[in-house]
Amino acid sequence: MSDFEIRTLRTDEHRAASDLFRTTVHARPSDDAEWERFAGVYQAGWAVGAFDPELIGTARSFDAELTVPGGARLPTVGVTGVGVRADRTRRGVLRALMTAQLEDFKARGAVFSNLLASEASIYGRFGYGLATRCRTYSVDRHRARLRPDVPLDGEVELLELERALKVLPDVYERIGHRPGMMTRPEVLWRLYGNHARKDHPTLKALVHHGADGPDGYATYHVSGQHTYPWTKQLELVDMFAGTPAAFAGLWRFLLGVDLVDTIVAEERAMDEPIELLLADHRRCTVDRFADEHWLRLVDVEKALRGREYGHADPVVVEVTDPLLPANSGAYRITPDGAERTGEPAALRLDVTTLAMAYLGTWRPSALADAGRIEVRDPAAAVAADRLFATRVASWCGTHF
Ligand SMILES: CC(=O)SCCNC(=O)CCNC(=O)[C@H](O)C(C)(C)COP(=O)(O)OP(=O)(O)OC[C@H]1O[C@@H](n2cnc3c(N)ncnc32)[C@H](O)[C@@H]1OP(=O)(O)O
Repeated sequence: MSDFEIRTLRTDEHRAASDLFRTTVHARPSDDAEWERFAGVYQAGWAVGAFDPELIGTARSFDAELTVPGGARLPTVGVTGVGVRADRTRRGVLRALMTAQLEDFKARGAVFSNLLASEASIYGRFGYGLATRCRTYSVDRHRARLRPDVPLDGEVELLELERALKVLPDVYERIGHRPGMMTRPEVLWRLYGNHARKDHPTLKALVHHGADGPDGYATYHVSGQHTYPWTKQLELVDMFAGTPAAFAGLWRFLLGVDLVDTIVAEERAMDEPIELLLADHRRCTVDRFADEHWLRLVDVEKALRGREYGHADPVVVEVTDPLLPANSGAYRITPDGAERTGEPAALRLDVTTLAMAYLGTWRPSALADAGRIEVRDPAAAVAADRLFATRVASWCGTHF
């Protein structure tokens, strides 16, 4: 029996929760001025705490929508600020917080929850699967040139930070969202503004204006030596382009920023076509690949019904979900959609593995090869690869 209780935090407990979380990630508690700015990133009624009777663990969350393959936007809950006091770890506090959260999310009608993990070994046991990946790359600004046939259309406007914070939410909402992207509620833009003001006060924003209005943006800051020899690095913080011309236009501008040697683009979509823009693709080097968002299917039936599928023979999959047992069962997936079924399953997998396949990031065959899917009919694994495949790589691009 647990010797702590889990409950939703009152607004006047948010600061203590924030301080506890910061301590668990080895940061100092916020001072009064920081808290005044940071208080607004807590959405009332969406943070939980564990008490024994002191606050010993916490997690916060907010509601948003996630774009799934096919373009539908379904309700998701972003989870962050998870921490357990160092002298109370490894006795089930996180498990209790996660369990309470998932039940709450389900009751609120969420189809998913998603998070960025501090450590890859934590969240799989709670049904979160690594659902999007990303790559960080660097471009040698002095030697990189755009190919002459790269699309040229529209104009780029340069904005300072405060103006950008007013303009970017609308631009972000306007551009087409690829699978894995999420809407950014006000709490996320507040967080974005807080980080920018604190860590990158010289942040600049570029908005690309195409024939139909704003269709992309980028934010960046430049760091490095302020005197000769000006070894400077431009760090791309955020960039979304709704059209190929917007993508090319933003990069044309970035490659023209003076006093910059290297442009570093962190945690970008795996298929972002930067190399294809360059006359010499070796001017772009990949620094690393990393995991991005972890996805939890809170309502498996709605999640499976909500996305589109590729062309292949129907496949019946059996899903197991010990934490939310109502999700367990067999689902028939066809090019026209998905539904529960009583038919025998050709593939068996847990809800974590389903999350890894759901956005198309991992092929079911590869998951089967790694022992994560039990295959009763080998043809079904090949069919599932086609059903779950996506036209573009899924990617979120939002930090919280
Ligand atoms: C979305 C985000 O906010 S990411 C930020 C996460 N927070 C941090 O990294 C801050 C530092 N770490 C912590 O605060 C804590 O160690 C936490 C939150 C990661 C874990 O809290 P705990 O209360 O110790 O976890 P709990 O005791 O419930 O463990 C549940 C299970 O996860 C495992 N586990 C917990 N933490 C870790 C870890 N860091 N690495 C690997 N396994 C872990 C436990 O061994 C246990 O395994 P079991 O299911 O096989 O029994």
